[in-house]
Amino acid sequence: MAPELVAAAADFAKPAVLPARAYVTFLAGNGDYVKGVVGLAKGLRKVKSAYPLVVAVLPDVPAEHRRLLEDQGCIVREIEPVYPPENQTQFAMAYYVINYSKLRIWEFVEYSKMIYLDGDIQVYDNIDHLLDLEDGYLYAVMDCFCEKTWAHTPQYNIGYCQQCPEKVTWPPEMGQPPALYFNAGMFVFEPSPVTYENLLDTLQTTPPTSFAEQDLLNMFFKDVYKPIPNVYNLVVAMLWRHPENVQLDQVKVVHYCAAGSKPWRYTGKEENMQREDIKMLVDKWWAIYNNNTDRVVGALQPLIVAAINDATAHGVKYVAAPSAA
Ligand SMILES: O=c1ccn([C@@H]2O[C@H](COP(=O)(O)OP(=O)(O)O)[C@@H](O)[C@H]2O)c(=O)[nH]1
Ligand SMILES: OC[C@H]1O[C@H](O[C@@H]2[C@@H](O)[C@H](O)[C@@H](O)[C@H](O)[C@@H]2O)[C@H](O)[C@@H](O)[C@H]1O
Ligand SMILES: [Mn+2]
Repeated sequence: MAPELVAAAADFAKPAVLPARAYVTFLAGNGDYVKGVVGLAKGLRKVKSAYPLVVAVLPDVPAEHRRLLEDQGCIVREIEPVYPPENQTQFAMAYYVINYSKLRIWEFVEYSKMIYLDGDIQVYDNIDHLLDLEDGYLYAVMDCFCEKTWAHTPQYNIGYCQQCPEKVTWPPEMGQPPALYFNAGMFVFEPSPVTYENLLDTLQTTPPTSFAEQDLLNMFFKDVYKPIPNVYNLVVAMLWRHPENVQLDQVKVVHYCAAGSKPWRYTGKEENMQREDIKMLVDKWWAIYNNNTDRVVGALQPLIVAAINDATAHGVKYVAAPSAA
């Protein structure tokens, strides 16, 4: 192999010495959320993130889905489910009960700092710099209280939202306004066994509420939560609820959490789903999902081909390993 290729191959193979940091997402079930995670893995690669994507999978995620994720360069980690205490709670979405299993990521102590991203999120600009934020805090974007999913709350019923606290001010007779509340689809955090134990203890003694683990996380991290700009987790409902707070061309991360907005299930039939900005964001997601040119293998391809050609030129016969056939 030409000397410059040997150097390139050696350089490529040299493990980048980076602090143990990573992105992490969560996958449950054998359904279509795996498409969301594959899209996320491709998106992080497209923005040239320097860190791997760890996928915390529940035991019910099938081997075939795990292989799809490994093919995308993901680190697949099986976790045991986490259930809330017996309860009669009506979760905002019935399936939210499985989202408590997200809490297992605090056990990933081989990483000093991680960015959690839901599988229905896409990253359109590099956000690695968030991992350099000061330790000791949980960083996340403030949520919006205006969707029907909040209809059970006092803030929704008086039309109060933290995204526009001056529009409808919190009436003194209702006591303190709600503490700043983050969307738990994206946050920067530090895995820690102590935090994990305290979190699980708190879970067992806290009556579950409609937004499941998101409510628990907001309560638990209330004193160390630091808001970061909406560009790091655009909850798409912001487009019609608070357009004055959104500059779409500045947005780095999009969270497809409004009803009907999951790109891989998009039909355009639900409310707000015929908006031009929603259709553009769904198309943008598909453009990344459908792109197979820059897969991990793709990056190695030229080096592998050169190595084979060089070996052949020196009379070494290359026999593909059965699994690679
Ligand atoms: O059947 C499911 C439901 C949820 N999730 C994971 O749990 C996250 C939180 O659920 P979701 O994003 O649907 O909640 P939303 O942000 O829409 O309220 C998803 O992004 C997935 O990563 C999953 O893997 N399978
Ligand atoms: O299990 C509770 C979930 O709560 C959050 O989703 C909600 C929240 O964003 C509301 O504000 C929206 O109105 C709603 O549509 C949306 O589903 C997180 O995105 C998700 O990761 C998860 O924690
Ligand atoms: Mn989500």
